[in-house]
Amino acid sequence: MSSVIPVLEVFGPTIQGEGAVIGQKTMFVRTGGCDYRCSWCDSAFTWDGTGKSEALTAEEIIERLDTLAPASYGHVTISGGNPLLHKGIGQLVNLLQARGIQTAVETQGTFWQDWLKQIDAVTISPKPPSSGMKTNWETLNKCLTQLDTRQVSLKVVVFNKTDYRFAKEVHHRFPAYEFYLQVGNEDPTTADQQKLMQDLLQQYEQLIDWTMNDKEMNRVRVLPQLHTLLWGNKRGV
Ligand SMILES: C[S@@+](CC[C@H](N)C(=O)[O-])C[C@H]1O[C@@H](n2cnc3c(N)ncnc32)[C@H](O)[C@@H]1O
Ligand SMILES: Nc1nc2[nH]cc(C(=O)O)c2c(=O)[nH]1
Ligand code: SF4
Ligand SMILES: [Mg+2]
Repeated sequence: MSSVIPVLEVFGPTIQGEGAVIGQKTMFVRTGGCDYRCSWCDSAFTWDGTGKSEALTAEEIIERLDTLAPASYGHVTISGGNPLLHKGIGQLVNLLQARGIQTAVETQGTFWQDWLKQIDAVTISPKPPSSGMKTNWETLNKCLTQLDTRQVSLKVVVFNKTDYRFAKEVHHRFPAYEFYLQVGNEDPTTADQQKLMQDLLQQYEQLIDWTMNDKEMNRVRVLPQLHTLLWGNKRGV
């Protein structure tokens, strides 16, 4: 008997809009609950009470995925909230892998679950000062060292110069991992998509400038949130 997982949304197929597998055709499973409260969280409905989660078994999640994309997906991204709060995701991962479906996870790396070892692409995203959260380096290190360096990438969202300095610290503490800088979306609720796109592109250029002129950041990638540029703050894309 499968245990249940609190699920906020199941959607796709869409493209992965962020990080190491940007552009990958994927389905998304977004779990409920987070141990952080980032000031600018674009998925606050997973933890602030405004979204309603459903308790689903791994089999029920697969049914949803199959209904959305009958025989037309080969990759599933599990995000949240923090998926590492849920032991039961292990069953979902087993079922997906038995069908030859690749998996990815988005997390801030504040907990550990054994199923994380089975994930093809783990994105760990420590939070910069603008989020109001504080990174426990020991916990982050514990999470990273249990994984294969080729399986993991680090991604830091940047809103300002202080965040950029934090991103550098993360990269320098963990130089063996692929490192991504991501543009922060300062207005994750606006419906003015034109203005949002303009602002995000401007911030992207700024982040590129900082990085290009920085001798200590030669092995990094700078990315926007591609889905936000395409679809703004729309949910389920
Ligand atoms: C909503 S979080 C869920 C997974 C996990 N809790 C985490 O933060 O890594 C997914 C990704 O979106 C990023 N994110 C959240 N709000 C954002 C914003 N306003 N602008 C840019 N990226 C954001 C997070 O940093 C994380 O990399
Ligand atoms: N297209 C798309 N790409 C994403 N990459 C990370 C996302 C997330 O919210 O975790 C996300 C998302 O919500 N949509
Ligand atoms: S850790 Fe992720 S889901 Fe949690 S509040 Fe921060 S951005 Fe949102
Ligand atoms: Mg998102």
